[in-house]
Amino acid sequence: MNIQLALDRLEIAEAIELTRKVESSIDWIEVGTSLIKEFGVASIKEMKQAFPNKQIVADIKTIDNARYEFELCFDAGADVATVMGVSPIVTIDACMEVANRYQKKVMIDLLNTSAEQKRDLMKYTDAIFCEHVSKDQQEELGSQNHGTKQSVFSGFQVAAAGGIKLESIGDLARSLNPAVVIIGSAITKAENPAEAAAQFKQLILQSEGK
Ligand SMILES: O=C([C@H](O)CO)[C@H](O)[C@H](O)COP(=O)(O)O
Repeated sequence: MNIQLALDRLEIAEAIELTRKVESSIDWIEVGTSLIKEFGVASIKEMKQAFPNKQIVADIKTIDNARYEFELCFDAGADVATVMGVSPIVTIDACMEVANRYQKKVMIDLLNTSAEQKRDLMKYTDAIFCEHVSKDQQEELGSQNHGTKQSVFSGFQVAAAGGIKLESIGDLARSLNPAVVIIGSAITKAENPAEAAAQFKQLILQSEGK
């Protein structure tokens, strides 16, 4: 399992400073939707410049105007960009085309995606499918992603996101077994982010028998 550090609701300089503290324990860096909305693609550019050897995920959550948005992300240095699974198929086709042209990757966020649409998404065998419990579901409903529900994408590259805590890792490993585990607040809001990230890393290695 790769750890994707989700950076949200921070200034770019704060995001860089925080990432430096946890750099050795994390694998991928997510420039969160909130950073892209507040600071634009400059946030992607600055993170890639600061961490040229890390995979940078632009969590742009595209739902329309895919060619424009994905080209913006990849031109700014993103290695992966996200599109909502509920988008029209023509939008996701455009994301895949742009990603193939740039030799980058697409992450499809499955938030609120119907079972029928999920079946249609299965043609994107190169994509990463993200099982996501949203911030509003976390804050308003008290939900978290424990990976307990079975994903129809279990044979694909899967990511998991949404309120993931140290206690969630065991269940996640046993159920979804995601290739990428996306962790935001449990690291960024921890009293000691470096220690929190190291604990996640250790637990994940343990769950993989390493
Ligand atoms: O995608 C995210 C969310 O929609 C806010 O933009 C976060 O990256 C994801 O939820 C991970 O953050 P935490 O839930 O704080 O772990």
